[in-house]
Amino acid sequence: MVKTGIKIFARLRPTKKTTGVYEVVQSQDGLEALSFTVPRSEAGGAVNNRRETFSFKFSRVFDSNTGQEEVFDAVSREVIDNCLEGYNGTIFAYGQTGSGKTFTITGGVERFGDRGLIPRSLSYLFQQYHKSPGTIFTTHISYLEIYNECGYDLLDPRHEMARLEDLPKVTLMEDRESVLHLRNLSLHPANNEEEALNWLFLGDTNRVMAETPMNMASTRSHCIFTVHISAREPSSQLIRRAKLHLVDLAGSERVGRTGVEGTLLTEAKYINLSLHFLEQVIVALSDKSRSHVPYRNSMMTSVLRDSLGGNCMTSMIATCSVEKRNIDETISTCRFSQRVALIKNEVRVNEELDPKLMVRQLRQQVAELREELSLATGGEERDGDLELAERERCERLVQDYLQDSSPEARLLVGGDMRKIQLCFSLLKARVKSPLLHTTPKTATPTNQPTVTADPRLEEVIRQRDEEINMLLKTLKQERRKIAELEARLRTTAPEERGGAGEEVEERKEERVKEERGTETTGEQEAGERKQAESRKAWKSELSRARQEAFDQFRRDCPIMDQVNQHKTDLRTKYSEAKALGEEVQSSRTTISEWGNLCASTTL
Ligand SMILES: Nc1ncnc2c1ncn2[C@@H]1O[C@H](COP(=O)(O)OP(=O)(O)OP(=O)(O)O)[C@@H](O)[C@H]1O
Repeated sequence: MVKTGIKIFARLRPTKKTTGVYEVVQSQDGLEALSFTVPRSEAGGAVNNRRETFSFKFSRVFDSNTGQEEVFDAVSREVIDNCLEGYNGTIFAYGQTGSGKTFTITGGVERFGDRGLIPRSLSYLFQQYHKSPGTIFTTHISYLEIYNECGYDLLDPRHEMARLEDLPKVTLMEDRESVLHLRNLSLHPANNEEEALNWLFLGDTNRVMAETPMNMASTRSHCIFTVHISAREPSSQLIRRAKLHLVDLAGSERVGRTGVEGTLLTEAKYINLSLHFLEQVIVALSDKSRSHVPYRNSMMTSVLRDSLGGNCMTSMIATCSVEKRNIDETISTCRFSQRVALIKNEVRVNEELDPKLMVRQLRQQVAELREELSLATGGEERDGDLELAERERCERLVQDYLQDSSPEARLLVGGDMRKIQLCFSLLKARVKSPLLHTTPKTATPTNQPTVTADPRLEEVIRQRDEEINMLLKTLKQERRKIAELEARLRTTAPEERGGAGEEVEERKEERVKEERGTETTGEQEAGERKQAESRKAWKSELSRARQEAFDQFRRDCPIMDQVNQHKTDLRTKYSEAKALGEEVQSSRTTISEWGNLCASTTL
């Protein structure tokens, strides 16, 4: 950051009228002094302490015969050169109405040579661009008018059709970093000098002008023509930006003296008020002990905040009328410029990384790295989601790894970050939820699988646990009852036990006999009866709870239908076997009868 003062210049307007006494002297410090001699007024009385000579120092004083080109060379060239280096620049003209501000900034319309600082600056700017063909320059133009403390966009195409009051007003907005933004102020690209001049011409035709007693075509507003410049070297990510403000302030005028009224009076009041605020800002800036600078008092000082005490190389041209009747006003203008000269601006290059270029370069870098990676992995695709098979393989690998208790166990999934991430996720899921030993295989196919405990599953598990506990309790009770029964059986008389044992044996024998079909029907019936009785006895031995458990088991048993079917089949088969047995028996009887008959016949 460099501290630099505001350069001040004075320009004397040519006149044919009687001039006051003034002279321009070259001073030793390289500056030029403009001195006015004002004779003491007789009206001041016998004792009159008023000074007679007023001297003001300027970087340069342009005499009334100084041409536009010379002024441009002395004032603008340096500022524009700095803009091309990335420093903001401002040139503003200040002076009373009709003193030549508009002539200096915009120029006269009669001759080409009368072109002012703006067209000459645009011309110079594009010439400089051509001198650096390697650098990429962009230029945008905006043109702001501040009329009666309201901002208007002079490049708004609706200017021709609508009344000024109906046009959208340019408003000030400050962001969090206290950077000022102008809403409703359009920015137009200019690819060459001609386009830029067209914007200037359009803006100038839209300016508010009026005839005043002091100037036949007085500009009634403050106008700020801004050239936004950006420059970038092709191989660099850095972009240099600069704003060049060329400011034509409305003329200060003494209302009483000029005798204006109506609209002109209102305009004059606004102009004087805003110039007064400008003066306040200048005074505050030139007073080192002042911490607050009242920029916000007017729109003009807000917009020119950077140009006055901020990040800007600023030059001021004090336009002076040396006509005798205007000397007082001119002295006041010169006084103002002396205070301006005390201001120190802190300038720095506006350089930043071009965000668009950065994005483009980063994208290119990513593409290159992808290609490199693809080469390194033999073309293996590592974008997008993992295939289900790949996910399942990772799950298996994690499973094997966890089950392998050897210290040499390794989890090797290759260099694919997606697989590595998935394995980490699976391991994390295991650590977080040891109950859920399996990860959902139908999880959403993303690189970051979410393995979370399903609350429904947990609820089912909890219910099952409760059921198991209840069943265990019931089982224990039943076991206890069976043990009691057995104990009771052991204590019963041995003959009783023997009877029972004989019965069982008998049942077994009967069943064998039945199967063999060798018993008679009466015996079978007796056997069945016995069986039924013994089953009854056996059943009665079972406790009711045991019976219930058994019934429950039968009900819940998934193969109960099959068992019942088998039972039915068995019964059918048993009946068939029985019928066959009877048939065999009758055949035997017949055979034995036939045998007997044969024997008796033979005998
Ligand atoms: N240096 C100059 N050489 C020739 N003519 C000039 C010069 N300065 C001013 N004039 C002429 O003086 C007249 C008033 O000048 P200009 O309009 O520039 O004054 P101004 O300060 O802008 O006034 P206002 O504040 O009212 O807009 C114009 O006709 C202009 O051509």
